Formats: sequence, structure tokens, C-alpha cells
Amino acid sequence: MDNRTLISVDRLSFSFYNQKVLYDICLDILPGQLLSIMGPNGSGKTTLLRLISRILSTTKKTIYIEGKDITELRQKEIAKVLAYVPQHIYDTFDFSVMDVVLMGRWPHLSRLQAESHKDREIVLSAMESLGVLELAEKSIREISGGELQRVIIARALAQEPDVLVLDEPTSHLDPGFSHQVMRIVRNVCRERGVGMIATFHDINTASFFSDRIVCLKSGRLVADGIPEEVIVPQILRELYGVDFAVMPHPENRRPFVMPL
Ligand SMILES: Nc1ncnc2c1ncn2[C@@H]1O[C@H](COP(=O)(O)OP(=O)(O)OP(=O)(O)O)[C@@H](O)[C@H]1O
Repeated sequence: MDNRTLISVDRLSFSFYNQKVLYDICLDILPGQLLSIMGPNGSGKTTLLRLISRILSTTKKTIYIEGKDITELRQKEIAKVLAYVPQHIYDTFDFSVMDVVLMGRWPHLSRLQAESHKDREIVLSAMESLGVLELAEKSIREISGGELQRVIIARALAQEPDVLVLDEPTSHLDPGFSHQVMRIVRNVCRERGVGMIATFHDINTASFFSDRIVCLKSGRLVADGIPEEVIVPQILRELYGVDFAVMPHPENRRPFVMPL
């Protein structure tokens, strides 16, 4: 384990009832770096993120947050260091956008303690960077899917975590916002030394922003490396069963793909 490791996953296997969905997964999340998980539908990406965030529980000692076994931490202790942005948000209460982002501060407050001026400043800054400040008073039931996704990411940043876990963070965003939001999140995390793990179906977004990419197929880790090592035709064919052309991106020369 690297001594800067924020999260270490060590031979993690997991089953839903009698269906095994993850096999011996090992990975490390490091400060300021984005580790992306790619893989076809049903390969186990969301399950992995939910285990790391302890939305799902495993009794085995296989996941460590800042060196501590996750099974021994209380939920609030986890929330102080880790923020989770789920893929889908359903059935929300009728909160305002501002209230939802303020919830990001709860892990840092003691019971019944009101937010301070500093908490509100952190919240307003997160909302401003995600472009949702003008929605502050709107109900989250009355905003678009892409706006809601940005609000939930703002809440995660307001939480000031050491680790940010993002499940398909750009799935509801148009191409402009998708790139902009990823740039903002990556820059904030690099500045603050926050480690990130994210799933992506968009190979080009993963390639452009990731420091490292792990590929899952049927619950098994089939590739792990920097984008140039992983975004290659053979691995993409193995993952998705189709051929891709791979060329350098005009801005940063990272692999850029088109299905053939
Ligand atoms: N709550 C659950 N109960 C039982 N099986 C589940 C549950 N959640 C997921 N699975 C199964 O676990 C496997 C992995 O699912 P998971 O959602 O982790 O995949 P994924 O890679 O995130 O997929 P996608 O790209 O479609 O979001 C799938 O076979 C799925 O049917």
C-alpha cells in the first residue's frame, strides 16, 4: 500500500445472495488523483462504489479508508472523509437546492448545531463553481436532471471530503456541462488533494480526465493502468465486444475513441 493511500481495496469479493458479482478486486485511491472504473453494463461498477462508500456492507476486512477498516467505522465518521454521488436520485423530498447543498455540511456539525457563516460560505462557493447558485431557492423537484446532478455534486464538494466517489457523474449532463463539470471537480480535487473514484460509460471523458483506469468485466478486473495503456483496441473489444478506432486527442494527446 502506498503510504499516501486514501482508500485501499484489498481482494474484495462480493455476492448478492448466491450471485457473485465482484472477484478479488484490488485498487488504491491516491490524493489528487482520479481513478476511473470502466466496464459494460452489469460488470459491477456501481456495486464496487457502493461498497467503498458503505452504502452496501461487507463483513470481510477488504476496504480501508485512511488505513482504517471500513467495517469498524461509524457512518458519520465515513461521511466526514468520503462523499458519494449516486447515479440516480429518485423520490426526493421537497427541499430547496440551497438546503440540499447545505446537507453536505451535516457530517461536520454536532447534533442540533446550526450551520455557521463559514459553512454557508463553503456551500455558496460550491454552488457557484457548479453553476447552480441561481437555482438556490428552487425546489429540487422542479429542476432538470442535469441541474440536479450538478446540485448533488455541489453538495459533495461542500462536504469537503478527502475522497469523492462519483457514479456516472456526467450521465445527465450535456456535452458542454459534462466537460466543464469534470474540469471543475478535477481541479478542486487536485488543489485540495482529494482522491476521486468515478465510473464512466463515456470512454473519452474517462480517458481525458483520469490518472488511472481500472476495467471490470463480469466482476473481474481485466485491465488497470494509465489511459494510454488501457484505452487500446484489444481491451475495448474485450470489454464492449465492438471495434474502436483510437487516436490522440487534439488537446492533451490522450487516447480518443470512435466505435467502428
Ligand atoms: N440490489 C441488487 N440485488 C441483486 N443483484 C444486484 C443488485 N444490484 C446489482 N445487482 C447485480 O449485480 C451485478 C452488477 O451490477 P452493478 O449495478 O454493480 O453493475 P454496473 O457495472 O454498475 O452496471 P451499469 O453500467 O448497468 O450501471 C449485475 O448482475 C446486477 O444485476
